[in-house]
Amino acid sequence: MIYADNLRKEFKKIIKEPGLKGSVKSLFHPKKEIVKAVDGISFEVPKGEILGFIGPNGAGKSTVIKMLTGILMPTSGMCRINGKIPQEDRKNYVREIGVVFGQRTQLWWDLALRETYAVLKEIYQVPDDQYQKRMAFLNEVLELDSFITSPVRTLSLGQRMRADIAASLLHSPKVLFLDEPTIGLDVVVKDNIRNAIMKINKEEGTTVILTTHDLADIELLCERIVMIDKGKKVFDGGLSELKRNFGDVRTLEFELVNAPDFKLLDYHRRFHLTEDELSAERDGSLARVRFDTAKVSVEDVVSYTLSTVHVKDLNIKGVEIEEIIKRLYRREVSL
Ligand SMILES: Nc1ncnc2c1ncn2[C@@H]1O[C@H](COP(=O)(O)OP(=O)(O)OP(=O)(O)O)[C@@H](O)[C@H]1O
Repeated sequence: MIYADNLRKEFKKIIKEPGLKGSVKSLFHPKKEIVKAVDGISFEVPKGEILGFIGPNGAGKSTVIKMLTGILMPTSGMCRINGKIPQEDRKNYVREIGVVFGQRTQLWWDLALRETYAVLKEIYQVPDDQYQKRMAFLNEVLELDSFITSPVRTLSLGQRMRADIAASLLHSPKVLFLDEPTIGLDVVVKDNIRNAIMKINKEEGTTVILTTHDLADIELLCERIVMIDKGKKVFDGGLSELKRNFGDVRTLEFELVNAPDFKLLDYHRRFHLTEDELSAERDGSLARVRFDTAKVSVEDVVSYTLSTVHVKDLNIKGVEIEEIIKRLYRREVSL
């Protein structure tokens, strides 16, 4: 369905030398530097999948999305979506995709939402009967009813996001690109948006590429992620695979009867471990010990803890995706 092969995008950036003299010099003799925003990325997305496309700031995500949606021309490499090369036949291609950029709206600010949809119906030449059915479906999934007659500028951020998603789906695209669809929304609204995305994907088999910094979006919606960093792909696989790749990391959480007793625990010395293999921290009376079970067993960590300090409550957790990804972004670990 979506096929990206060795995509590259280079930008020329003018380097300005410091001071006024530098500004004048770069005006007449600009010094240019090549930025490799996307540096040979390949991946495929089968029909009906929700792919999480993630990476730290500046990794090259938006540039990839812009090439996939036909806004930017790759420097080299190619992409094909539904058998079409986006840059070759943009007019027809845009009928097959829906795009939502969370940070800006594609709706007309002063038009009531209903009128906006009527305009989009004409642009995409959606037949009347299909349009009625479509609006009924989008209304049900995204609950547009209460604000469909309001001008876009009066909508709350959550309403606007629902309205934007509906607008991008009006022409029943097979592929939906969502760039930060939950940014700035409160928890309840985030949940509504996630449920709607899930429903659209399930009921219509829409393929979704989701870019987000909110890792809960990923955990709740995506079976697979492609992670990029500095223009290169660093991970492509399922969430469970990501967990496996990390060995079996566990976290022992416990509540101390007497918080200062924490200093009595010296896991590193007791088990001859490095900071990478085990980390221990305390926040008030709550302590957290994260360790690799390939290096030390759960039983040993628990029994050493219980025999050294008084514990009120204890809980063992498996590794959380959010934690793995945060550590990957901070480059504390690599895959
Ligand atoms: N038009 C441009 N001209 C020059 N450099 C650019 C241009 N667009 C992007 N870049 C550079 O390319 C790199 C990748 O940018 P991109 O916006 O694709 O990253 P991103 O992963 O989407 O980041 P974020 O999560 O912050 O949105 C960055 O170093 C950025 O400065």
